[in-house]
Amino acid sequence: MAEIHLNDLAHSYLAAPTADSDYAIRRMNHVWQQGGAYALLGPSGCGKSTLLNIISGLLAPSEGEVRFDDRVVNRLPPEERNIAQVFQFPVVYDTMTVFDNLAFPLRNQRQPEHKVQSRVREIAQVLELEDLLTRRASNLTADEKQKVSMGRGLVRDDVAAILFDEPLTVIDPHLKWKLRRKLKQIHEQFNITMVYVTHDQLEASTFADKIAVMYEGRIVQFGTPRELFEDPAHTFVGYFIGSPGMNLASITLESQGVRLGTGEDAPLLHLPRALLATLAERKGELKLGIRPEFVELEANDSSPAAAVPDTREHWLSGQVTLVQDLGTYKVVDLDIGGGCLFKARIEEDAPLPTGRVRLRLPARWQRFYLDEHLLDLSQAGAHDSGEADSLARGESGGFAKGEDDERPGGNA
Ligand SMILES: Nc1ncnc2c1ncn2[C@@H]1O[C@H](COP(=O)(O)OP(=O)(O)OP(=O)(O)O)[C@@H](O)[C@H]1O
Repeated sequence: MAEIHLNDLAHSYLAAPTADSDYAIRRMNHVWQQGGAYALLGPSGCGKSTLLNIISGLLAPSEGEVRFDDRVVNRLPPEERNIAQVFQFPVVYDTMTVFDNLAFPLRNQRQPEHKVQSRVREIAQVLELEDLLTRRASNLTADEKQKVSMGRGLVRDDVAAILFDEPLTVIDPHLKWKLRRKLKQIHEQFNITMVYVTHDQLEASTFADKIAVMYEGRIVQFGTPRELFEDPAHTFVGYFIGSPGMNLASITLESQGVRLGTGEDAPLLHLPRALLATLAERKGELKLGIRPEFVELEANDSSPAAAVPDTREHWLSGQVTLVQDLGTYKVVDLDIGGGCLFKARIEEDAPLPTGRVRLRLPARWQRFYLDEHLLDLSQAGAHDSGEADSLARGESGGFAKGEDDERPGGNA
């Protein structure tokens, strides 16, 4: 068992890296605590596999150190690290039986045969492989093979952590959630640190207590699914997490509020003075973000007045351009001017908005970003407590999708 520390870790596949973009892993510090169930979530090419391979020892980092508790392991080969890795494609010895596959790591350690027998049967029971123990691995289905791969990681009781690199890629969709549940159950039973790599937010949130979101070689946020949903620390997290992702708009400050987007029709969002004063102190590119779940729509208003910009705080006017019915909810596309296309997620049975509508961006759910990073405006009156009732809508608990929705993460 071990706590895994990544200290000033960086990795480039180039011999002489110069720019930030030459690095697959950009300088990072991170701790995976003993016994945690973690997901490493990010789009293709962000460095997830590179990071796992560095932890397991398949790859030596070009800079920084990997420590298991107090021990620097940079120079330790994989077999001496007590880390098991399960890959995208099952790795099984086809000519061996399932039993012998599971027994392989123990026999390698020259464990006594009675211990091998009892441990293999214990793991086979957990993974529901008992009836297959005498079968040759070559005769197994893809998901059975992947369970054998997982079992080989679990069978050793000296394993400090198991790293899963997109382990459900080859699994039939209807079996995916079953295996995910199984993994969760195994985690609870064995108290092993597990890091689960995926680009699918649903997979991440059903497996992990905490998710590390990776983007361009960095962990841009490490938090619970709820934290990632409610307070994305980086615009990428806002955009990548959620269905659909966060609405984001560049803003410029004016005396009464902020102008969203650019151009003559850029709408003005009225904001409190204290908040404007705080935003004015920040130098860099400012953005406003709000999740589609928190955008409130007012009943259609076809009177000419509806075309006039709204001067109430937190209200805007928008043109409905599309309504998509996604079964349990609808997504409304809104052109709010300034080149900004916002989305609102509404209940299945909510009235269908058409034409021009009023939309409210509750202060409680507005987020402001400086150079893509979340600003902490808790002292600046950004959130008015009177809007806490929005919380009661309940959809803020995370990724708000059904178990069987296998749609890849966000809108990336
Ligand atoms: N062996 C290699 N040699 C050179 N560049 C590599 C190598 N492996 C990965 N890279 C590059 O490093 C970056 C990170 O790749 P990595 O495979 O770690 O990302 P990933 O998030 O796991 O992606 P995916 O989800 O597609 O597997 C990418 O730009 C990739 O092209």
